[in-house]
Amino acid sequence: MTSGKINVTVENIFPLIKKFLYSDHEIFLRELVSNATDATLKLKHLCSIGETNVEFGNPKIEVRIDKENKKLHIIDQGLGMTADEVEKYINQVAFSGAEEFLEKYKDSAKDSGIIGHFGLGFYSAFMVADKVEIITKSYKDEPAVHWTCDGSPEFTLEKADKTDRGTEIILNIAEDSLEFLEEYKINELLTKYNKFMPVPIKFGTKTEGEGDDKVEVDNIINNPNPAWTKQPSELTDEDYKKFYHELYPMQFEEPLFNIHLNVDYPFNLTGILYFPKLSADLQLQKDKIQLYQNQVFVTDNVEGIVPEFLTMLKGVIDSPDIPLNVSRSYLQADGNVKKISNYITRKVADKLKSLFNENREDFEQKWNDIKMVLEYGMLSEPKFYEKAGSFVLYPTTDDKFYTLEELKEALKDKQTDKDGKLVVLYTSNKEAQHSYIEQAKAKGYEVVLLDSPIVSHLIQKLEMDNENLTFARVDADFIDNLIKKDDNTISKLSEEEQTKLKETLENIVPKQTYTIQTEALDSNAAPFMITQPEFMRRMKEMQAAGGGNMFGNFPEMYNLVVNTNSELATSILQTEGEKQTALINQALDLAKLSQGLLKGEALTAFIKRNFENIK
Ligand SMILES: Nc1ncnc2c1ncn2[C@@H]1O[C@H](COP(=O)(O)OP(=O)(O)OP(=O)(O)O)[C@@H](O)[C@H]1O
Repeated sequence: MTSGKINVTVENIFPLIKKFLYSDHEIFLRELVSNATDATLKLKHLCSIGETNVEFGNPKIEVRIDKENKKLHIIDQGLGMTADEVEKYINQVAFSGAEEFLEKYKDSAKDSGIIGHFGLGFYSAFMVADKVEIITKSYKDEPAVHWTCDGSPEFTLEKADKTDRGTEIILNIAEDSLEFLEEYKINELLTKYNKFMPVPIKFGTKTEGEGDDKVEVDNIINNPNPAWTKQPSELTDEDYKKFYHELYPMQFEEPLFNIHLNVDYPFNLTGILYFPKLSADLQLQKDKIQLYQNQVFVTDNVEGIVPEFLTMLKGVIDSPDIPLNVSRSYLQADGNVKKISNYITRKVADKLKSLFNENREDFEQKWNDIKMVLEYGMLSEPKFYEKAGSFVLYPTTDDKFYTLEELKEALKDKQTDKDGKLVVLYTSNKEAQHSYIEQAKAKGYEVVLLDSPIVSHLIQKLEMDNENLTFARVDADFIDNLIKKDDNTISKLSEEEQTKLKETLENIVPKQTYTIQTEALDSNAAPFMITQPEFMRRMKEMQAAGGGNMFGNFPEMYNLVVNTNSELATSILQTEGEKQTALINQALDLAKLSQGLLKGEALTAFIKRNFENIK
């Protein structure tokens, strides 16, 4: 037996490690299972290149709880270590690695979410154990050894009688970490971090079969060959769906479609992204994209790696090239990471384009579920915006779907105004703006349905980038004003009568909310109509959807368009006093009702009054 002192300058790094990584101390298991996996894969490699003649077989990793003795065992059948290698890799490499890591990242540790996930390797065992043992036998013909260390830099190394190849790590679990002797806890950790690791991991046994055929078999907790490690050509639609549910066992919805990522230059990255049906409440989307490094789960916080607009997607990304033991701000500035993010953006755009080209009808059907992600992408990623023109759709209220170019083409004859501007009429709510939509349709115009919360930002951008294109919501003004043509309608009322009408109305209609706008419209168009100017409403919406407060707080202001050619206009002029006031108030209430503005007390009074009238 030999004993010695590990050569570290930090006198006792274990308390430090423990404190430093306290919140994340459960990662020890992932680190140890990763080491076991590495040892197994290294041996596989040596066998495959003919470096050794040992039988590789079907090695697995076993995690075993010994509750009685308060021990947790992690056993592998990998390449093992000789006494010299323990000396070198454990006493020197791992220790100095841990020390170096601590020195380097002590200060940046606070602001990072990812830090602590990788880099401490073997020594993370001391976060939960007060004594760690290694019993290991190398694949080389050398005796097994038993290393023990109790958390001080002192260790012992003696011969062991282990005869089979591989390494057994024994953690003598500390009193404050006894939860790691609970089966449910270990099961939870293995499922979280090791579910897709490349070597089978056994945790206990389970019964399979029925009746007399019942057999005890190993309980393998992982799928060593997850879908993303395969070639797209090997996978069917069903396989992709199956994997989705494997990834999110609590998710019962089917994904809409998937994007298989596969790149090996200039960085390595594989993965599968899924477009989910977005639930209206985005807060409820708790299944997130998971980041793996060589099939080891790292985090489901992919901010910085995946462009923000795609964080609403689901799936996995696996890349050995994402630096993990660095702070988040560094990650965002890292050139490789930016490349990865750009690659993902491009790949998603290409996939959307091919889905659109291959089966447009299907794409149109899915539009409602994906539009939010795409519209957000157009606003936030210039690279995505460039490509989006060929597949982003503008549905009409009659369920036609146009791309922007198609839309321009379809509308140009009827909806170009006298100044040569193409006016796209849109609605944000088919039901609420029904009467306005009908008026537009009566003119032979098409109305586009744009109902996402960020739509005002989007159309603002489209207007900026497309000369002579303007968007107007159907209720922004009366229809002839939205698309101004040269033809003049003649007013039945004289100038004088019009002025009088306006004055009368201004005396009764609340000024702070409504600006009276008299217009000579078609005699059977609505006599009173409430509109809200496009610019004002859009700025308000942009503010609400996030975009600063640069215009101050807008009050609720509307226009009251009064049709001077309507019979009601004449009636108002011909009556006086109470009767006139009643007429105006009734008409105003109807206009408010049609715009969804009649609420609360005013609505109650309106209903009561009208019941009285029909008695
Ligand atoms: N189960 C094992 N079988 C064989 N060798 C092992 C095993 N566990 C650890 N080692 C050796 O000990 C070394 C140090 O392990 P440690 O986990 O500290 O660092 P690492 O795995 O090299 O890197 P990382 O810090 O990313 O985990 C490994 O590189 C490996 O050579």
